[in-house]
Amino acid sequence: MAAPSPDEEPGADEQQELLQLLYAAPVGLVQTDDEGRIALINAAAAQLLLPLAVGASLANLFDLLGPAMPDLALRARSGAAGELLIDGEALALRVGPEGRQRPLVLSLTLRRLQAGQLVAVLADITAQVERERRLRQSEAWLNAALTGIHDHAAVGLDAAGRVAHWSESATRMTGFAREAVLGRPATIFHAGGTTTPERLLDRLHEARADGWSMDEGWLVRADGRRYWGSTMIVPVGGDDASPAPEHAPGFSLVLRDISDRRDAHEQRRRASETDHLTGLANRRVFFEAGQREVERFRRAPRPLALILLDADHFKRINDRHGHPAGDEVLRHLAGVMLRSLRQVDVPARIGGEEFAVLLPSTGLEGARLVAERLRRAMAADAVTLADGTVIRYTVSAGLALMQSGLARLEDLIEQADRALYAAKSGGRDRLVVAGEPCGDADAG
Ligand SMILES: Nc1nc2c(ncn2[C@@H]2O[C@H](COP(=O)(O)OP(=O)(O)OP(=O)(O)O)[C@@H](O)[C@H]2O)c(=O)[nH]1
Repeated sequence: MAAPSPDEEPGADEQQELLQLLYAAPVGLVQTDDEGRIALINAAAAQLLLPLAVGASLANLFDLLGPAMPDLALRARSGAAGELLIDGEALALRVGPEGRQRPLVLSLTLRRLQAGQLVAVLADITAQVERERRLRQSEAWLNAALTGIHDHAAVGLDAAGRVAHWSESATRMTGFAREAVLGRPATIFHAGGTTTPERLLDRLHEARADGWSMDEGWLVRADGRRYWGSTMIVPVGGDDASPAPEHAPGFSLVLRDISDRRDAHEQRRRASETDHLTGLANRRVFFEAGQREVERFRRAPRPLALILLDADHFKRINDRHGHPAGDEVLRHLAGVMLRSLRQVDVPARIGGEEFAVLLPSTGLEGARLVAERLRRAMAADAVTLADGTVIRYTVSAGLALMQSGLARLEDLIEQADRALYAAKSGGRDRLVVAGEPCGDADAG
């Protein structure tokens, strides 16, 4: 970019006006150096960021936003002058005093002005994200209701979610014979490991509360072949005045084969829900899934476990082998998680080298086995870099179980976090279960 000639340069008055304009702009504007240190900030940005700066000043943008975007500092280091580094990505944060936290979703755009100078544009999109979520739901419902006359099957379910009515079209689409499905729970239409009996009950509850429950995922035909399908559950009847006979349909389940839409759906889902570096669920998805599970627990208590994992001495790995090697270790760690967990589990990257797994319908002993399996696999399986360097790493883990005494997701996380801290101070490479003493690395 050529330097402007003196008479093209804005005069002092003009510059003053420009500054005032930026200061009063309704979106947040922040100028930082390459390390995120804030040089200029306008009123809107200060308002958005202040709730994040608990006890601290508005000194460093990356520190403030880092919890929601662990690779922010890394991405901000790249790019030539004028380049757009981050284009309106949503950051899911939580703000407010302990016990009264609320979600805050910020959209972040980051552009490099020149070497050592970045400008960030911030906007609060919390309400918009919620509106879009609702809109997507109703859009999916309309799609299911208005299209695909030939590729859907309607099944009647009783109040407990067992098949009560079966049709020819359902046999045509799924291959199941009437005798094979009558009286069986609707989970039989889902591919193995992709749902649980509790999840079906939750969906029946959602359908009663909201008028429908819509989901997409792997379904299965009678011959075992999987297909990508949508399932919509709608309550029918529900006339409490006349007691329903045992197999009276309580719900209608519509199964649709939407294999052709799967790629587009998956791409969209991946882009908005996964962590850039590891491909695991991102922090926002983790908190949403956690909130959902905790609400379900409140309705009908059932086992729910949370494991927090943190790579040990990760700073040393970065210092010794370089940041890209550290990234490789994080990807490896995520790969171990993906390979070892069920599809209903929610593994997520919630911070730089911090990971979490939500285990629905899992009690203490089951969760302990999973956490130990993960820890051991990570300690046993070294990472080999492209240049042949072998890196060994370990993780510490904290495990907590949802209990009726814990009112909120934050309480569960706090318990697991304390257990994780105990695992770190107990020597690392170990699992600590909340409420239990810290054992040796290979004692459990
Ligand atoms: N390579 C890489 N490093 C990251 C990333 N995010 C955070 N880090 C680094 O992770 C390190 C975390 O260090 P600390 O929090 O001090 O903890 P630690 O060294 O793992 O030590 P303990 O947790 O106490 O065992 C820091 O050096 C961060 O820079 C990332 O995306 N990639």
